[in-house]
Amino acid sequence: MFVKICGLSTAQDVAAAIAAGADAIGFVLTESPRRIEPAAARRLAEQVPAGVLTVAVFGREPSAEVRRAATAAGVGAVQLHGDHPPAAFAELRDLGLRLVRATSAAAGAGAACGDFGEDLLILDSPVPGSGEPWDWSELGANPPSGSWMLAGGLSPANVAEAIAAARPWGVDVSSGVEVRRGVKDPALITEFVQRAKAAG
Ligand SMILES: O=C(O)c1ccccc1NCC(=O)[C@H](O)[C@H](O)COP(=O)(O)O
Repeated sequence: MFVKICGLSTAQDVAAAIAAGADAIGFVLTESPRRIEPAAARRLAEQVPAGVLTVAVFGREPSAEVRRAATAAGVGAVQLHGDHPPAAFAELRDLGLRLVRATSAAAGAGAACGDFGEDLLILDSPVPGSGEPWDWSELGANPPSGSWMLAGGLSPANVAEAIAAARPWGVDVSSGVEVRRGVKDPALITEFVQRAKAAG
């Protein structure tokens, strides 16, 4: 089970995610209470070992801004929210970074990872980073295929149930490992990673 912890902003939280065995770490570089500057993301990314994927998270920024900020942050991947068209992923391909497409369950049911030129696919709640769970049974008999992550309202308390219900390749969390919006709890990060790995 691939586990991504998103919205990190302190060295302590990054260290907790790495120590717990997270596979990917996200830095929010778009409008959000979790937003950090690309230079801050670079400082955090520099403490991440090569085997852990660092991800810069964006919303509807134009490709030129995504390129500028992702390059400044020195990350290994770019995550785009906001239902960008395939052309947006094609425009970023020459950056040499992994490309992550985040979309809602309604848009992603039956999708295949790679449909838009992405390397990883995330099925999220309609409001990313809100911590709002959605009805995983919406996927029904039509889950995505390939390397797709379940996100949206996951927490240590429900991640095992979510994995059993949706059978994703990976999971992604932000709010569920926070004590309040934008403030992560290292103990919750550790618990989330352990429970997700045990369930997968
Ligand atoms: O975190 C944000 O505020 C955010 C804002 C705009 C686009 C994406 C954002 N976050 C992405 C994520 O944290 C995760 O990929 C995912 O949405 C999980 O969020 P949560 O439901 O809070 O666990």
